[in-house]
Amino acid sequence: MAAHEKAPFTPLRSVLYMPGSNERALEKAKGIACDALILDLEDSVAPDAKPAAREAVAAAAGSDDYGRRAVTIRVNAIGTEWHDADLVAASQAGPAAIVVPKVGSADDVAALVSAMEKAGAPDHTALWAMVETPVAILDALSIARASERLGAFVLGTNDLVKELYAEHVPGRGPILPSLHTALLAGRAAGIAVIDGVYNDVKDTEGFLAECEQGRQMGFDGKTLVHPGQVEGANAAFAPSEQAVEDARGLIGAWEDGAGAGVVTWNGRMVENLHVESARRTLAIHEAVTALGA
Ligand SMILES: CC(C)(COP(=O)(O)OP(=O)(O)OC[C@H]1O[C@@H](n2cnc3c(N)ncnc32)[C@H](O)[C@@H]1OP(=O)(O)O)[C@@H](O)C(=O)NCCC(=O)NCCSC(=O)C[C@H](O)C(=O)O
Ligand SMILES: [Mg+2]
Repeated sequence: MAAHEKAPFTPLRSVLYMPGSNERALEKAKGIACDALILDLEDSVAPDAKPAAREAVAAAAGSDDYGRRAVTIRVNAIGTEWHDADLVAASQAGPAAIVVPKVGSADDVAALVSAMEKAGAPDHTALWAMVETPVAILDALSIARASERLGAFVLGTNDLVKELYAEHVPGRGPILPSLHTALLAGRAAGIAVIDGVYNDVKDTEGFLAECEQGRQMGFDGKTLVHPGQVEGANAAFAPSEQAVEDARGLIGAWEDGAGAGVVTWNGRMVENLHVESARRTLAIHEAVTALGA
């Protein structure tokens, strides 16, 4: 199966951005226990530094230096002066995914996939679309369904807050409808959906609260801006020991019921759909355990 096909339980708990122009960060990332890296060519790289950063991230993505981490490249947005060269370099490097900011329509996805294929992107290179504008939220379902090569939605909550004239507040009330819409579309299309970043790298309490909220909402993981956020995201987006124990107990009770349509476990009603959720929990637990992180 090509990697851009929907692999159900590939852990994407912690997805760390780093500026493609920051050599120190590119080196340091080889030892960071995140599930994926986004080597950035967009907002975190100054215009003068973009050509050199493009070469550096292509070399990094084409190397074997990052072990089990999924290495992705974020190119500059469609219509910018850097986009075409970024997309060609990223396609030829063959990362796990090419992350494209400010995708606005299904036509954008089709054009991106066509350009990736023309530039020689291998089958294992997925497209990850950033959902971070009002039009992307409003067209989320058609974007999510636009191509088999689309592997994930990545929420861009900084741009979303900016475009909505909203504010960053604890609990994220102003953008919850947008987050839910992106999640609904992503789940309908069977792709991964990764939450936005938490900007205050010193506020551990606020960060962990946002991870907890993201997991409860259904996100697969969270994008991060600092290595200090990796451990918290890995813990928050993996099933807890209690969740694993509960899943095993529930499945055991179901199997003991030997074909009954409904059983009880710990005083709770259990039907087939609860068993499916419990099996998903165990599959994620096994995938995370296999990573050893
Ligand atoms: C936010 C930062 C600028 C802070 O950097 P700094 O002050 O250097 O942090 P520290 O001194 O605490 O760093 C400690 C060491 O860790 C390394 N480091 C820091 N950040 C990273 C990183 N992201 N990846 C790898 N390594 C990192 C430092 O080099 C230090 O190493 P050492 O010298 O050995 O001690 C910085 O964290 C940063 O640049 N973060 C990423 C910024 C970024 O990529 N932004 C773009 C995406 S965010 C976004 O906008 C998403 C979306 O589009 C939206 O709209 O929301
Ligand atoms: Mg953005």
